[in-house]
Amino acid sequence: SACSSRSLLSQMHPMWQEPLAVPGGDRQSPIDIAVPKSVFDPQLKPLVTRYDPRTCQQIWNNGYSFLVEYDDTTDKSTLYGGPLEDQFRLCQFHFHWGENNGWGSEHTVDRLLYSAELHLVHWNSDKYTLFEEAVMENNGLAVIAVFLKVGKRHEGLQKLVDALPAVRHKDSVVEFTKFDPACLLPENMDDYWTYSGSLTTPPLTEAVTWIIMKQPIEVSHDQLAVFRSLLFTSAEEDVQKSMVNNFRVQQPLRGRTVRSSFS
Ligand SMILES: NS(=O)(=O)c1ccc(C(=O)NCc2cccc(O)c2)cc1
Ligand SMILES: [Zn+2]
Repeated sequence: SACSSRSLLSQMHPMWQEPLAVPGGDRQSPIDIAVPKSVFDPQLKPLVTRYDPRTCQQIWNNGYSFLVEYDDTTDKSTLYGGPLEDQFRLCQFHFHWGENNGWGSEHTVDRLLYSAELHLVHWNSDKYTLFEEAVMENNGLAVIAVFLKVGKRHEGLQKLVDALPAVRHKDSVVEFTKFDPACLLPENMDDYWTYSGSLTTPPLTEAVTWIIMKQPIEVSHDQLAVFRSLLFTSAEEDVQKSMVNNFRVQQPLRGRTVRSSFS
């Protein structure tokens, strides 16, 4: 799908060696969501997600996370509403997690760390024709973030967990179809925070309207342990490195306001 350009990503240094500074970086992500400072905005609309499981294509280990990629050549899996003025097309989802259940999320809520964080990545298909274009534009992207906490087993996630051993190494790809990402959304889709930010991995472009769901989803310890069995390294490399702690450090708010859809 258009949203995963292999060449660009694989040529980058491991993102965890933070780039020194981002040109004019005053809207970088992730951030801490200081709930008492967030501003209720009654004009925020309900989020509308319409995902077609038939657009699910493959899982790819890109050496930073594993991406579940969707066919984004038509408007079959879309997001609109919430803070968004246009319609956005789902291109992929991926996760960030820690080496243990104590940390792993990129965003925090009043400094509370979750064990992992899901990102559903969409681009503005009303304004642009390709992900590559949208990612260079202010608010060309919309990412829904869902926190993961360890608790009961997530039945919908298991199909994905079972496919992960097939993409253990960087640059491996496996066909993966008929997966409905809606099963990973929390029951409560009314309560979210939203702010203007960036990609959390290089090139860190400031193109993202972030939509952070208040209610986490629960996954089991064992399901999360399978995420940690993935590797940053390709099959050829002689030193294998576990894919863990693939989150970015928190960034300054620089005067931005985080709005909430709930009071
Ligand atoms: N963690 S995140 O959701 O902020 C995120 C989402 C998408 C991407 C991404 O697609 N990176 C690849 C990329 C970036 C810019 C231009 C491209 O052609 C590809 C990176 C981070
Ligand atoms: Zn992400």
